[in-house]
Amino acid sequence: MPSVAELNEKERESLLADHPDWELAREGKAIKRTFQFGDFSEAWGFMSRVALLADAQDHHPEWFNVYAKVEITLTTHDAGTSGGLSQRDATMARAIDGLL
Ligand SMILES: C[C@H](O)[C@H](O)[C@H]1CNC2=NC(N)=NC(=O)C2=N1
Repeated sequence: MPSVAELNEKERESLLADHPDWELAREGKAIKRTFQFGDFSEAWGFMSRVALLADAQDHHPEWFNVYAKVEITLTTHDAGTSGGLSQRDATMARAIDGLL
């Protein structure tokens, strides 16, 4: 049984409206954003700050980094039947956007 509620259609739309740089991924079960920095040091600094947020919120990103580019995917393992979008992803996206 999923222990975290998935966002409904209205909540999903409001998440995307509030965070226009994020897009739905995995057939609506995740959100994704690409960040482009000036160099690797800036990208890694950002990732370090995200890592601290993630541990504080106990909600961890899936991410991919090449040099100055960072791609972050947020999903909730405990939502839906095999993961889904929840309020925890919305909260994390807001916190990540707040770092920029
Ligand atoms: C036991 C622990 O609280 C859970 O496994 C947390 C940890 N980090 C997590 N991160 C993400 N992205 N989704 C989760 O459902 C999740 N669950």
